[in-house]
Amino acid sequence: MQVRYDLFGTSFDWLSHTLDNAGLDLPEAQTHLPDGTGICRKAVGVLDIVPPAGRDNPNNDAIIVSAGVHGNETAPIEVLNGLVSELLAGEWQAACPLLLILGNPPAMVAGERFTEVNLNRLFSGAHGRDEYDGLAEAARARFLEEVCGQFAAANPGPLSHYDLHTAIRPSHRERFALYPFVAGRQVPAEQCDFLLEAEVDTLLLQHKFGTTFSSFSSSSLNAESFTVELGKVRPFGQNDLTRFAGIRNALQRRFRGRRAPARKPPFDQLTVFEVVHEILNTGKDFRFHIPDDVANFTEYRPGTVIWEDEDTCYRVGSAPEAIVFPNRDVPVGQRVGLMIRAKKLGSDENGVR
Ligand SMILES: O=C(O)CCC(=O)N[C@@H](CCC(=O)O)C(=O)O
Ligand SMILES: [Zn+2]
Repeated sequence: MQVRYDLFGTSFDWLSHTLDNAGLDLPEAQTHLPDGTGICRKAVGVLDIVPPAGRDNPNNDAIIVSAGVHGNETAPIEVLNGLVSELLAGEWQAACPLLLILGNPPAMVAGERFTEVNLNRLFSGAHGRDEYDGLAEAARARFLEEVCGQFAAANPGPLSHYDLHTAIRPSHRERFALYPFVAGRQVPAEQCDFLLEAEVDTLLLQHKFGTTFSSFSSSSLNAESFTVELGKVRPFGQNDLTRFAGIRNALQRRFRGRRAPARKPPFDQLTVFEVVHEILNTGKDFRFHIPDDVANFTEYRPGTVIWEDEDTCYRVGSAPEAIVFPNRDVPVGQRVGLMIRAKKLGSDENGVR
């Protein structure tokens, strides 16, 4: 159901407003809810929510949630918009500062992953490369970096960022999160609890620095950040939102500053994988030997040839490896997939507490 609120001088539903104004450079607009909560629309698709001074923030949280960084990944957009509608209607109150982001409005309107270039490869300054000069997605990445930096500066305590996605392929594991690489750190136990509360029971530890949104916020803003994959890509209106109740309820609980529930089966244990190899389109007669329609987490035996080019032939090592995000249809230099391996417990390098 679409709910409209009288905010910013117009009848306001955040998602409708974002789609109707996609690509426009609107000035900031501010209002307050009757309970004193400040709402600032920093730009189209970006809301900064500030609880009134004196309201208790029991979990000492500041949270960035982004969805729609890929425009065709609509379920997380619908989930986030639903939470905003509830907040604006006064159904509950925000206990902590929130920065809520619909990443790529023009791509959302087009129903495409991106319009000119994949926004989720443009962070940590990659937007400044000559090849992206003048592209709208490069400008959006630069703006999102700025607005997240301002939010982090205004809220100097612990910062969490959840970048919500859905996957192109089917998956043997419906929901999983990726933890960006930052040398020497471990996933905090309370973040593991949160993922399980959101019914996300699989975690992939990245093995090197990247140019994704979550990699930016963890490396540059010292946030505990995750890319969270919540199901399969579907157009607006075709999502079964009951399958997204876990993330919806967990986020709403955090936003309200309620205490974390105890872990309960079947979501009481994370399965952890580590990324062992990032497959890039090398362009040099690059050949990818994984079929187009293979599901995420499909496992390959030791010795299986995964890809090759003029110089390299990548084979699975001595233990089985699985593929995640297979996609041969990417520009030269970009990611074709990740090879992952079950994480042996006991190693503490970039591990899980
Ligand atoms: O299903 C796919 O191939 C892509 C789903 C998706 O958009 N995943 C993110 C993961 C980002 C990360 O590695 O943290 C992406 O590819 O941007
Ligand atoms: Zn995505």
